[in-house]
Amino acid sequence: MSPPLWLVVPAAGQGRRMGAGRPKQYLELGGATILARTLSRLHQAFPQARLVLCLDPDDPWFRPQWVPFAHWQRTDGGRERMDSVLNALQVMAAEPDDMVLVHDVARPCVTTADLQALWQAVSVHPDGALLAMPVADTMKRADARSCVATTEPREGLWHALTPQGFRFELLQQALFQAKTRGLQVTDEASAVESQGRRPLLVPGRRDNLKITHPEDLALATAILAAQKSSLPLSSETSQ
Ligand SMILES: Nc1ccn([C@@H]2O[C@H](COP(=O)(O)OP(=O)(O)OP(=O)(O)O)[C@@H](O)[C@H]2O)c(=O)n1
Ligand SMILES: C[C@](O)(CO)[C@H](O)COP(=O)(O)O
Repeated sequence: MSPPLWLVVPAAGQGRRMGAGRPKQYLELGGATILARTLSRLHQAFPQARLVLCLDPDDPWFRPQWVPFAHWQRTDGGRERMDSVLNALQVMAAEPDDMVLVHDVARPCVTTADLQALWQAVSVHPDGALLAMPVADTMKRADARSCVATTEPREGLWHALTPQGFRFELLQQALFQAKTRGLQVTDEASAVESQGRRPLLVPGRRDNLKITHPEDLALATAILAAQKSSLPLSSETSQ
């Protein structure tokens, strides 16, 4: 029997860059909240998984009916994303070799095919894996006046996406030690890298957008519509 799969979804952010009247995960996207859409996508790919959802303890917006998983629990988010994920790892009754995928609530356009590709990579790569995409633009480094200081070679540069997946024990130790050393990591892979490990970059779709700024809402709406007509997706949430 294969070990259980755990999903951690950090959803305790405030959406400051979005600047809406509520955290962005509770904005509507095609008739459902972003949170409901993201959980629906994860459930389509991994219906048997166990979910840990990180929520702001004072969150008045969350509704349990948006969670399609049979096995799930909520935990309090922390000050930073890494604190929210660490809290989740602390409440999970996981075994050291169980696999954990961490996925931003703000990425509702992730596809089943990408989720399964990542899962397969995580299952065989000892240092874990993350969805990612090669940089496609010319890269500039700015000086203090926002003028171009240098043009950076883009060879070998990738955008880190989510999910990112690791063995439970590896991820927990890496995040805990990063926290203890005062490292501010913005993704799980950075914590694992700080242990001298090399997670695998799994090429993902470019439309796995992290909804961050107001204009991303229109982009995500268009992406979901395009995916609906081109991908074999079924039973999208209508909550
Ligand atoms: N203390 C925090 C901060 C962020 N997140 C989550 O981490 C993911 C990535 O964060 P980001 O896109 O930066 O979301 P926000 O923190 O909400 O946005 P902002 O930085 O604009 O406030 C999101 O799913 C967000 O809810 C979290 O669980 N706990
Ligand atoms: C984890 C992440 O989605 C990888 O791209 C990203 O780093 C999280 O967003 P933030 O804006 O750095 O919090």
